[in-house]
Amino acid sequence: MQQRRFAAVHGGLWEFPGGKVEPGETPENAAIRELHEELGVRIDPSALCAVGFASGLTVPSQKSVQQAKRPLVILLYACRTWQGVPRAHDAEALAWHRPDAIASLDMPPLDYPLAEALMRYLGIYSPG
Ligand SMILES: Nc1nc2c([nH]c(=O)n2[C@H]2C[C@H](O)[C@@H](COP(=O)(O)OP(=O)(O)OP(=O)(O)O)O2)c(=O)[nH]1
Repeated sequence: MQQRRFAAVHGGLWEFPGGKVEPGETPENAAIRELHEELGVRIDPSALCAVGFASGLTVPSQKSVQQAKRPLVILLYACRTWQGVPRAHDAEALAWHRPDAIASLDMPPLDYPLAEALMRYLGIYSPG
């Protein structure tokens, strides 16, 4: 998990690493690019497995409170192999957690259903 920059929207909260899909990109290519930019790791597209998604509305930043909430869909992929050692290039910190401990972190709202989707994907029972 990575801790968002304190100055960013949802600053200090923990999230699954990733980011926005750019024009012309597939979601998988976006994930590979973002994990290279944010963590410095190289991932082969065949290593990505779709886990699930979460959807909701964006939370406007402090600077633009009058900005309308926008629909947001976040896709979660699992990846068991990569090259390189993950480093926090774009975050306050990185931390490894057991899957069943992720839901106890302070996270932006949509990362909670993503954590549940990860538990289902891994076949781990999650009460509630
Ligand atoms: N992970 C996560 N992000 C959320 C949630 N709700 C919400 O509005 N967001 C926003 C925060 C970010 O603007 C965006 C996530 O994309 P990102 O990680 O590339 O965004 P960022 O702020 O780090 O970088 P950027 O906008 O400057 O490109 O989605 C949520 O529940 N979980």
